[in-house]
Amino acid sequence: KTDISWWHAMSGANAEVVAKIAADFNASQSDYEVKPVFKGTYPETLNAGIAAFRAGQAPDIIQVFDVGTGVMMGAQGAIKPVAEVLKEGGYSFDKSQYLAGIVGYYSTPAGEMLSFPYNSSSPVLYYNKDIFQKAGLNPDQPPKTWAETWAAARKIKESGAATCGYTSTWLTWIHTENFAAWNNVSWATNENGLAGTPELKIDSPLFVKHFQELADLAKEGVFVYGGRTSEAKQNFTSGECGILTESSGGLGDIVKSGINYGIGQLPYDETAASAPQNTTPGGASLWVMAGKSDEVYKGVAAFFNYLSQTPVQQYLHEQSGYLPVTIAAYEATKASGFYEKNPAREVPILQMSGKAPTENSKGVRAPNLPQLRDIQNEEYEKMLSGQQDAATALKNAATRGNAAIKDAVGG
Ligand SMILES: O=P(O)(O)OC[C@H](O)CO
Repeated sequence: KTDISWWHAMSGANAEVVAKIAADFNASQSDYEVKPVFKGTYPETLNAGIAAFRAGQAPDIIQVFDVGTGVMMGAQGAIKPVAEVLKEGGYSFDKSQYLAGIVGYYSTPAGEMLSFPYNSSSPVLYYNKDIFQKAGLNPDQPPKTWAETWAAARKIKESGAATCGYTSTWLTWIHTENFAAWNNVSWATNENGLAGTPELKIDSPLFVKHFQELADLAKEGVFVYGGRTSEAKQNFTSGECGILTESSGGLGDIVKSGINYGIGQLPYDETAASAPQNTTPGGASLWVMAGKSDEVYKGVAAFFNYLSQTPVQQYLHEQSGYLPVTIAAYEATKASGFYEKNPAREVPILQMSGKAPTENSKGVRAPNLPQLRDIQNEEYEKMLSGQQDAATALKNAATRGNAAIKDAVGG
């Protein structure tokens, strides 16, 4: 048997999905053995992959989060395009079979798919129905706008229904990148970097308003900060916070926690003229590293072909909350009556693909996006701890980010 190593960043319920998919693939044939290895959070996994590549010890497959896409695209010679791997493996690869917004994000401008969209997500609002009930809020009506969310969060805290009204994972992905897309405001010039080198616009008035609202809520103790990636999920599953904004892919752990939860769409800012627009795909994709044997590539092709099968996609979608990446799997999920029984589970797909994207909502791209997020996180954390206001935090994040982009492109 040929071993295929797969480095990933999935923990909790999503790690169980990885283990099951790999085990099922391994049992379905006798030539290849996919071996998943957990490498930490998304940023940690990407850093581990870069270090391993430099040492000549890269894995065969590595899971890289959405914002690492620009880094991987720039790593010429380090990766082998997925479209090529599939074709050489003898699989007829047809891009039109995948959801357009997702496949577009992981393709070159010329349309070649570079990585396999294993887990695509969209941020949603989860709320604790028992806490809503206790606070005198309607447990069947999640807040739709940020203003409604803040009001509900304050009521939760003031009524004593919970010690924390609201928390959120990923202030970068949800409150910055998706905030821009969903409210149809610019994150950066050049179509958010997809059409050329971006200049960040995240210090414009709508961002300042939104982040000042978050800073005020933090000061009141209504908003509790969990951390830079998915940490805040625990503040919600533990019952500490009544409302959480988090990836649709956070669903597995929320289900496992046993809390009485509901799902609403990502809130939008009611003052933004054309909101809600559309969200952009988050999550991660699988990259194939260069310089491996033909046998390994054949195995990777067989594995990715397996991953695109409708029953596998349906399992992944229903179990984890990540989106089905093929049109066939989405149609099969609809036809099975799954969304009729669980209407909220279609929310992430509808909000991602409900409207044709504008130049503000196709996604974001920069050669050093993980670094830009680190800079944003530093400034946001200083703001949340009361050391600076939102206008200063965003001005600093934009200025420092733009300098880092210049460095990265060698300007
Ligand atoms: O939690 P995930 O896997 O949906 O990922 C969220 C963000 O897109 C990561 O950058």
